[in-house]
Amino acid sequence: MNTLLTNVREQQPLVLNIANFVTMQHVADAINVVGASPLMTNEPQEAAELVSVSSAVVLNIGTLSEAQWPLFLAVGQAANQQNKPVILDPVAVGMPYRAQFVRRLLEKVHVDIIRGNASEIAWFAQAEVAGRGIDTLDQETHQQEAELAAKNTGAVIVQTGVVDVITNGTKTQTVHTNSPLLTINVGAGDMLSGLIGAFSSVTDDYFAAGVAATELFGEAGERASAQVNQLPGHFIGALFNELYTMTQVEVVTR
Ligand SMILES: Nc1ncnc2c1ncn2[C@@H]1O[C@H](COP(=O)(O)OP(=O)(O)OP(=O)(O)O)[C@@H](O)[C@H]1O
Ligand SMILES: Cc1ncsc1CCO
Ligand SMILES: [Mg+2]
Repeated sequence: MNTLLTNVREQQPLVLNIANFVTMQHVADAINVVGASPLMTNEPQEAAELVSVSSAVVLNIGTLSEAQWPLFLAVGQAANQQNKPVILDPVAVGMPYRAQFVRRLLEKVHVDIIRGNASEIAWFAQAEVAGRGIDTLDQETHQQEAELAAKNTGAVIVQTGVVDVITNGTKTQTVHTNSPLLTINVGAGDMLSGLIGAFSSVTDDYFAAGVAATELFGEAGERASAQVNQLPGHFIGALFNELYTMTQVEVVTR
């Protein structure tokens, strides 16, 4: 069966990342074990040449600094010029400095997919969902905010939480997973954003890419949690094993 996951494994697309320095290694590993190929950059001068060999770019603002503004701009604009999908992970975008950074970025760069938790996604809908730092404090599903965020930005929104919501503003799909360890693990969201980069590399349908990556990651998280008796210590290793061995057929038929 030809699925987006088999396409990723066959094509091994290069996913270019501006990563945060907390979870960078986990993001690179997640992209690699699923069958794509990660590359991280921190140099604006090489943006165009790296984008040219990449199939998607992931912009993660987790540990941004003003010094990185030229980097975000160069990578984002090169991707737009070269018709490569741009995925934004707006870590803690509710904080004022990050908010104005992202506002500036969206004026200059078209973003195709935004992946964040409910608190982060609410910011794009001019709404408030309680959050603190990298975390949401509200476990409810906020589908309306996700749909409004999609309409406001023109991007596909992947809002993660107990229920993941994927929407382009008119079409919406939810993914239910039962893996609390995913949210306990710092960087699960960042890893998922990287995987969405891999999946959007092999299709022009960014809604489908968001759904497929989110389903795979949720199912891998559930299986990994069961293997480690719902304890966090060995979770990442189990998660990588699942991402490495699972097939999309297992995901869609579960
Ligand atoms: N309460 C929850 N129960 C189960 N799974 C969850 C819960 N919250 C989030 N998840 C899952 O965890 C993964 C990461 O989503 P989350 O919303 O925690 O991202 P995030 O806040 O950006 O995380 P991080 O900043 O640590 O990368 C997703 O696959 C999501 O489905
Ligand atoms: C903890 C933390 N601080 C900035 S980025 C990050 C990782 C989660 O995105
Ligand atoms: Mg996050």
